[in-house]
Amino acid sequence: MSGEARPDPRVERFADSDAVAEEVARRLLDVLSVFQANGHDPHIGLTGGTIADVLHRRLAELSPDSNVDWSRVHVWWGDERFVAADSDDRNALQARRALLDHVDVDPALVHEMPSTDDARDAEAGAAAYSATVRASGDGELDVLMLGIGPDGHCASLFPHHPALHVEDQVATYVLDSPKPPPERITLTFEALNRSKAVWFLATGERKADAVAAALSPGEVRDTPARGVRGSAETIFFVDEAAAARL
Ligand SMILES: O=C(O)[C@H](O)[C@@H](O)[C@H](O)[C@H](O)COP(=O)(O)O
Repeated sequence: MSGEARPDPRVERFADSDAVAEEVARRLLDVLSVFQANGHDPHIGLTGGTIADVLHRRLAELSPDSNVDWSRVHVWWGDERFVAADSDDRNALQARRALLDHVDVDPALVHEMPSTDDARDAEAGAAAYSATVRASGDGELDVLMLGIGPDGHCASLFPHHPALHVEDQVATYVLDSPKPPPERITLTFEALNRSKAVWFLATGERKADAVAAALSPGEVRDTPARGVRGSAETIFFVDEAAAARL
């Protein structure tokens, strides 16, 4: 992470995963509408995984009653599984089915990471996504949402993997992810840390150790979620089960 001081992470606790998704969905819609009311077209970072899917569905349900103009929201991903575009494993396809197909996004502002249909390998896909991010500006995300794995990974930055040490790229690749599927593209720490607000979502007892580790001092290589902090805020939205070791 860059040297400047960043606010300490805060923890917000909720009863269960539905309550976490409800709060994060409402908070995101509020934040997006304030940005837009102030003339700023916001950039958000989506992630994959179970709680992200619950969140995306709730966002789709709540959006019609919000002031958010989705056609002015830039959509990015923190990581992606390097599989075919129509694979059920794709984070982007999951997000399309749950959210993006149900709101009025501008396709030109939805920046999927490359699939195996678009790039010859994950390394080439990561290079292409780096170029896409660079071409769009400074790569700063207004709100980045991240899941966290039981091993403390976030995006596709897994403990002790070489991808943790890539510093001169926006995006990099993973060929042997411990969480299937094995091939992935992920933003690097440097890119993730350009975010203003970082919102971790963690639910269930399987995440309790990882959440406690992510909020404790220690090596980033042991618990990669320690290494992502927003310049304005970092919030861990957790349910009681995931907060059990705090
Ligand atoms: O593509 C992925 O697999 C993710 O981006 C990954 O970082 C995920 O967010 C966490 O593993 C949490 O996933 P769960 O909510 O399913 O545990």
